[in-house]
Amino acid sequence: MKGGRRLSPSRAARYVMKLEELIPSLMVAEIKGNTDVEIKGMEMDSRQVKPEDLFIAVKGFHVDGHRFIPEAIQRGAAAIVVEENIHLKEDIPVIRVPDTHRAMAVLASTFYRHPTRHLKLIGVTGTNGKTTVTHLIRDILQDSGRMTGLIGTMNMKIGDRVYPVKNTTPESLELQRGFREMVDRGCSHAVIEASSHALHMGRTRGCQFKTVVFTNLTQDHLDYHGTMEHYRAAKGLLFSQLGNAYQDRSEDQPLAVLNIDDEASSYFKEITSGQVITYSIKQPADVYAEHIQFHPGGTSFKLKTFHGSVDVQMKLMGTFNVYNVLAATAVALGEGISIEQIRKTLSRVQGVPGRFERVDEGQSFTVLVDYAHTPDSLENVLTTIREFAMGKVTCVVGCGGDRDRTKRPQMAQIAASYSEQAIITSDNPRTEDPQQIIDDMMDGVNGFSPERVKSIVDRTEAIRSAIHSASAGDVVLIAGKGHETYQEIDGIRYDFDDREVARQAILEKG
Ligand SMILES: CC(=O)N[C@H]1[C@@H](OP(=O)(O)OP(=O)(O)OC[C@H]2O[C@@H](n3ccc(=O)[nH]c3=O)[C@H](O)[C@@H]2O)O[C@H](CO)[C@@H](O)[C@@H]1O[C@H](C)C(=O)N[C@@H](C)C(=O)N[C@H](CCC(=O)O)C(=O)O
Ligand SMILES: Nc1ncnc2c1ncn2[C@@H]1O[C@H](COP(=O)(O)OP(=O)(O)OP(=O)(O)O)[C@@H](O)[C@H]1O
Ligand SMILES: N[C@H](CCC[C@H](N)C(=O)O)C(=O)O
Ligand SMILES: [Mg+2]
Repeated sequence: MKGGRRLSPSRAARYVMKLEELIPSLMVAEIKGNTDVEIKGMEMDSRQVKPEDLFIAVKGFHVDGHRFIPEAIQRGAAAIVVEENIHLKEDIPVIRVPDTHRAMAVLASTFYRHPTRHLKLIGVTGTNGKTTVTHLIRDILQDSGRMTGLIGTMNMKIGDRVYPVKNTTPESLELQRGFREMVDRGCSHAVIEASSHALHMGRTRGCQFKTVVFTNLTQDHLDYHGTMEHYRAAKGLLFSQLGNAYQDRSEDQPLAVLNIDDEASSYFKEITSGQVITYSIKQPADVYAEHIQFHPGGTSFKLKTFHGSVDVQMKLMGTFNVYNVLAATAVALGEGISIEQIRKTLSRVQGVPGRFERVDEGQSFTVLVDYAHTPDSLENVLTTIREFAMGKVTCVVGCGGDRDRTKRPQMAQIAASYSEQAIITSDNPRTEDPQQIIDDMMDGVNGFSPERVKSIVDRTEAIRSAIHSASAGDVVLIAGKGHETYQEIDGIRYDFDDREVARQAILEKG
């Protein structure tokens, strides 16, 4: 979020619509009051309401948005959308619908004049790799002259504008505002990360996807989804809904890009009506990689596609990044981009901040900061490091509070198994006791010696300890926070950047 404009798209060019024009898109239970009023904006947060806005009362995980209707009215809301029966003393139109959260997505798309009908919208889902793949797609599209907006974990980027986001896939209001600004600024394409939470909560309803992509499915977010089947089903919504309302764009065939080395792909293939493009490194596919070789400065491989083959040399490291490249290549080919153009972009890309990012102060050992925060990503990154590490590997890692507890012992176990030294520490404890999270992680490493695994609650101290014990040729991996610039404790985000803390420790060491 650092460096981003503290703005959100939308407000510069205010859109106006009559409430009665919005109603036909909804499943309405009851209408009270005069709907012949102008709506100048929409908000789900009473604190953001401006005069003549429509306030949508959403029941959240913590509070019920219906509680804030008086505040919204006091701030000048012109109308309210609710799912509860309410009685107001003010003479304000009230629309009651069965589910305000879901209705909001449809309202947002209608209010912003269905922007995704005027964009080629690409959605990427999967446990790991979404941010990387969306960036690769955007880079290829931009290099080939297609102006492309981007929305995901890092931020929302529209041309040279960068807006901060709170969620990987923002709420529908923010999404549709973003898409509207993309259309108004001349974007032909938009690429977004579609998180399982967002798909499940309906944040992406109202989006007309042209291409959807699956990276992989491994364990995460079981706190929210409960089981892997439910988690897969949430991701499946991206595929089963593909092509809905796309009939009027017959020149654009909806595409589903699937990693067939992951068994979940056969399920997604079954539930999608889109044209499937497959990618793989283990078997022949529409897009696949052969002769993968790792070098200290990157990876090379032969990229084979239905549009010919090309030799790729790139700076990105690891087999997992070859998968990411294949996914992006399949999307780009679907957009008619030449294989040579794709190769050119791949040869220049540096990678996304906080993903396998080196902290280099000229020291004799390697320090890497990586956003691996799932068992699978941690294993992938450590396996990649093992390919080139000349000395010992130290892994500093923690697990987030208020998130999937079952991944904690697994991540500690992976850290200990693939490194000479694992230092278990804190990563956004949120409302949990940091020591309790560490204890949960330590349950996974009972069989390892204290020399092999130790815990240091304070993340700064953990990083310093790893760096101070590193010698020439060693590798220190600091995992879990990547690009994040905060440590969240009890609802407060304190400044914290693994890269800065590591840099400081390297300089201290001298
Ligand atoms: C569990 C979850 O998804 N929560 C999301 C939810 O928050 P919430 O349900 O707690 O909201 P709440 O505080 O109860 O408020 C309910 C309603 O009252 C309104 N309100 C509240 C206070 C007030 O004074 N006035 C007012 O009107 C709120 O604006 C809201 O409309 O709605 C918020 C507003 O959109 C989201 O930012 C928030 O995401 C939180 C931050 C979150 O951590 N979500 C995670 C689980 C998530 O969605 N992650 C995925 C990515 C995962 C991955 O990358 O793998 C994501 O897409 O980000
Ligand atoms: N294709 C992949 N398969 C497995 N692990 C990957 C893959 N791509 C990246 N990773 C690992 O996962 C980490 C996160 O990558 P990335 O940010 O691209 O994923 P994401 O799906 O966007 O994550 P999030 O769910 O937090 O948004 C990387 O730092 C790397 O360790
Ligand atoms: N999108 C992921 C990011 C996790 C990053 C990690 N640093 C943590 O806080 O657990 C989530 O919200 O679960
Ligand atoms: Mg992401």
